[in-house]
Amino acid sequence: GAKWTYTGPEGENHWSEHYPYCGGAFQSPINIKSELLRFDPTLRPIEVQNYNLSPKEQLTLGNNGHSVQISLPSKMYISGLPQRYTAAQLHFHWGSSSRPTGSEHMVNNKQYAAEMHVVHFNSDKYPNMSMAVDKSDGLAVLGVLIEIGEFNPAFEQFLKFINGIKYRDQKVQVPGFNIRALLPARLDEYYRYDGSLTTPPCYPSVLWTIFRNHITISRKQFLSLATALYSSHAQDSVPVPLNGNYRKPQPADSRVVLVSFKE
Ligand SMILES: NS(=O)(=O)c1c(F)c(F)c(S(=O)(=O)CCO)c(N[C@H]2CCCc3ccccc32)c1F
Ligand SMILES: [Zn+2]
Repeated sequence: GAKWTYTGPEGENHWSEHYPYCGGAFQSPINIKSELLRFDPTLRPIEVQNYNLSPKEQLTLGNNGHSVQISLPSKMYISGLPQRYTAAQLHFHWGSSSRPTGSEHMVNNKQYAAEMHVVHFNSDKYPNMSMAVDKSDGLAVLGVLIEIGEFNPAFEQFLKFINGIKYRDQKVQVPGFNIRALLPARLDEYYRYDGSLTTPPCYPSVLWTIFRNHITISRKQFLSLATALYSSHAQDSVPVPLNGNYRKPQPADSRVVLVSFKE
């Protein structure tokens, strides 16, 4: 689609000029505030299947100009939701070296250093992402909040290749690894709400699951993510750093955020 950015004349306040849904309802991310929460005892633990990938398997690590993404094999899926959601890709949102706060979702006004999204589509109803992406029951995204702290060995499994994808549209193959190790220990404690893609075209098609517990990466790992990449092509005369790639929180309106835990 047309180019869009996070700041400037094509920044998020202008997205709705070309992508009308971005100015619509049910937008993401949101600031998950206590007054929006309602405990729901029917919310089952998230179960991920086939997330433990063999190193014999190759994954495509890419810089798409908006984020760093890993394409995921279709044998990976989420069970425990009313329908099966098959994995498509995972990507990240982060701040910058000077502002290490770049998560999209906030919890009671707290913004984390970064956020990971594992994007899945409803494969019981739709043949692929493209057919699912604009349907109200099309997508399920797992969100993981990321803090700076302990070194994260799982994160290193792809981070060590990041200098091979410094520029837009660069891709490298990386050995498979256990994607489950990128998630927090507890998959039974999470926030759940109906929202949207957080980038254009902003379709209100996402069942969001944001885990209660964050993961950590080291400061060095964060700086590597926040300073290694450019949103511009290698041949462009002016290199544009890729950081601060997070949308600000959107109005919750009358939405309730369900929680799977009591306190
Ligand atoms: N935060 S978010 O809403 O989860 C989210 C992003 F922030 C994000 F940058 C991406 S992107 O990296 O593809 C760059 C811009 O679309 C996606 N892609 C999704 C939706 C678009 C179509 C598509 C097709 C195949 C695989 C994934 C996706 C995205 F879903
Ligand atoms: Zn995302």
